[in-house]
Amino acid sequence: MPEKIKVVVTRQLIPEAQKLLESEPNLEIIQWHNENPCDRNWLLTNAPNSTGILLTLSDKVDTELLETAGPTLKVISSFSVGTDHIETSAVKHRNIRLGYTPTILTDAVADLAVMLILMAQRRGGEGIRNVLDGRWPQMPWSPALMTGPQIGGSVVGFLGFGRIAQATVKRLVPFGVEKVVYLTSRPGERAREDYFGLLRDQPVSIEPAGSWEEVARESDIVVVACSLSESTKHLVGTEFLGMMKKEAVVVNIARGPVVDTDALMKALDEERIFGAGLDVIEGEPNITADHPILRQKRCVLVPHIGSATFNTRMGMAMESVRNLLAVLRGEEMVNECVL
Ligand SMILES: O=CC(=O)O
Repeated sequence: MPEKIKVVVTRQLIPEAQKLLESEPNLEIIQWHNENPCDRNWLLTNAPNSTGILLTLSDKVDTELLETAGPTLKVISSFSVGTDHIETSAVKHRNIRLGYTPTILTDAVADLAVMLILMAQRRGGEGIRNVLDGRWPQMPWSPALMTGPQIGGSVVGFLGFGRIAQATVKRLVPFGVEKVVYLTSRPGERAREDYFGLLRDQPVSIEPAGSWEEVARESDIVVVACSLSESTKHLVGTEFLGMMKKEAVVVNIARGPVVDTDALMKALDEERIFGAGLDVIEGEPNITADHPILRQKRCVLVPHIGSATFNTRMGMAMESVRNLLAVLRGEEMVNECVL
């Protein structure tokens, strides 16, 4: 590696990853030493003449940033699986390599998908709120109290059928799901071999859907697991929600704007669907306590914590640093995004 290569890092990293980064003697590390997102102006001020930038999904990578960084920029390493914060065409145009962390968080996010399905079906948010608000004494056990649908026997529809969706299927099959349908823009994306081992004991049909309408109409549980693009923005909107079954739930573990929040609130108000479980929402993180979604008792919202397990976040941090260093050293990245 030539002398003192400038890299910009937009977050304080966990100690192990920080140590790995600092172990490279030829780096001039310019870092935002804070757990919270870095200031855009700070990034723009520090980007010029950098060779690498390690950033998170809170940092927009657009033409402005790339032009400000200038022709020295060789690598962007994103601490994320999603790349919708990155203008990939502009990155490709400049021959900048892009690293990301698509595999390491699969299990953690799939776990959270199951949690949100259960919370939405079993009215977890509503139940906790009833207890916290002191309403339990007025609602003693009764046969129909807080009843809801269950996973066993249901049809699960996936919008997107990548690693996380498939890991979610793996978790749901033992609950006794009847059928899985999925919509994917990648024709090669289909249930992988290891599922067949699982399915030998418990046959479940896993088939591509012909259209989003089919996913909406057939599913008891809709799991949003696709990336955000022009074609998926508001895919779950008025029309989609209008076609869903009255006892169905929708869970979003992907990106907020795939679900139209206004349409979702209307569907919940009109009891057109049973409930929702959201890890992500349009406009996050600026969801304040007066946001109308929080008045929806059948909607559970958590603050984008899909990958938030100790091991996963540790792995993502290490991989982001490894991806960054790999390009600087002329080695292969752990995970390079094909642009
Ligand atoms: O949403 C999380 C990620 O993209 O890593």
